[in-house]
Amino acid sequence: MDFGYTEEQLMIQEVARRIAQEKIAPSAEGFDRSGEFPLDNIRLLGENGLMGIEVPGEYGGAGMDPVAYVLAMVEIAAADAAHSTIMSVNNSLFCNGILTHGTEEQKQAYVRPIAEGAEIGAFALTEPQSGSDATSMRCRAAKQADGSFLINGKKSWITSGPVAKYIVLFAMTEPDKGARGITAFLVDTARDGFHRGKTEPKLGIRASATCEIEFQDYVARAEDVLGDEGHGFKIAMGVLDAGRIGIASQAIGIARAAYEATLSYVRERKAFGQPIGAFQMTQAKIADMKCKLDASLLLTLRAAWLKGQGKRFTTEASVAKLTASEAAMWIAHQAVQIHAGMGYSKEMPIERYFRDAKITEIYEGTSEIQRLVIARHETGLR
Ligand SMILES: CC(C)(COP(=O)(O)OP(=O)(O)OC[C@H]1O[C@@H](n2cnc3c(N)ncnc32)[C@H](O)[C@@H]1OP(=O)(O)O)[C@@H](O)C(=O)NCCC(=O)NCCSC(=O)CCS(=O)O
Repeated sequence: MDFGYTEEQLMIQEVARRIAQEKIAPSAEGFDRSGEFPLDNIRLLGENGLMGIEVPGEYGGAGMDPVAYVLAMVEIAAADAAHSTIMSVNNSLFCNGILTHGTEEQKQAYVRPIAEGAEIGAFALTEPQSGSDATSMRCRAAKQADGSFLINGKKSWITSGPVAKYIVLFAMTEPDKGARGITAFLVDTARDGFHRGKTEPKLGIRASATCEIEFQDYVARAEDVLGDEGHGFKIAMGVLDAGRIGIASQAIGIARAAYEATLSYVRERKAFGQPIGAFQMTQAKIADMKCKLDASLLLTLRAAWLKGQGKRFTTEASVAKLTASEAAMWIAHQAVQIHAGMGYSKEMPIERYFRDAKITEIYEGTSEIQRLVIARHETGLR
């Protein structure tokens, strides 16, 4: 077993760290306050290979492995979670599925502009009435005599929905077949029949724009189908396996930022004549934070390594996401408590870490869904 990183992995980590510290961290508080989409920073990330880390060079990406993706995501998330949400959707939810299931034409047309940072991608599975229970979706794609599909329905909680050029969409083509009646499509938001709805006013990751989208007689051509008809659910689940590595990495970045800020604070802040870090109650919290952070990173690297080996990593991705997201929430909570009034104040980023951490326990499969995936695998029961 080798715990070292390759030169390539260290290089992308360094590129991500430099942009994170020079460009993203100084603007994070302002973007959080305004909720503005950080388009220039996202373009910069794309120009530096960070919007298509695992995308081969022939499709405009950096051609690196999933471990490199984890390392880069952690750096960006440590500076600002909202930026890493946009990065994660472009990399894992958008590019990944098309690379695995797309035709050569689809990869050139859809992956390249996203991987290069020229355009933004999105992933549309969730609906107002269906989140965890994805197979009960109502969005319909009715096949026409000429092989095209007429799409009607609503999708909600679409990260980057307000700005996305292209979307990977899941719709029911044969409702009576349940999971086997779902098909994936590649949508161009400039075409007729596509509409953007209300944006979500969110607790955290406020600079990552989220909205509802609606399809009213949107025509998807036969060549817009991603993968085989009826295979959409499996495509979505496979894409979410990869997405969960991204969210685990995001959670680690948020947790690391909260932990490092807390470490500095407990060394400097004095109470009863000594640094608060000298009190055993604080030391116990620091030790637990460190253990949860390290465990989260190792589990996430394990899932990423398996993915890089071409092995099945569904359970390991769920283990990583569940562990890292709950660790991030716990660590951010302790960070607020240790900083006390300063943790609750907007003068420090601690309250932002606390607000941003929460979403990692919700999107791309709630903690309850991760437990279900893990326990089904372990018991063989459902
Ligand atoms: C709850 C679930 C885990 C499972 O749902 P089901 O019980 O309805 O489905 P299954 O019977 O288990 O599977 C049906 C079918 O799919 C195949 N499958 C299942 N998992 C995988 C996988 N990981 N990879 C490949 N294939 C898979 C399975 O073998 C079956 O195939 P056969 O029919 O036997 O051939 C699931 O519904 C689930 O994970 N739900 C959570 C959904 C979720 O994460 N939603 C969030 C979406 S997106 C988001 O959060 C925001 C995105 S953004 O930021 O914009």
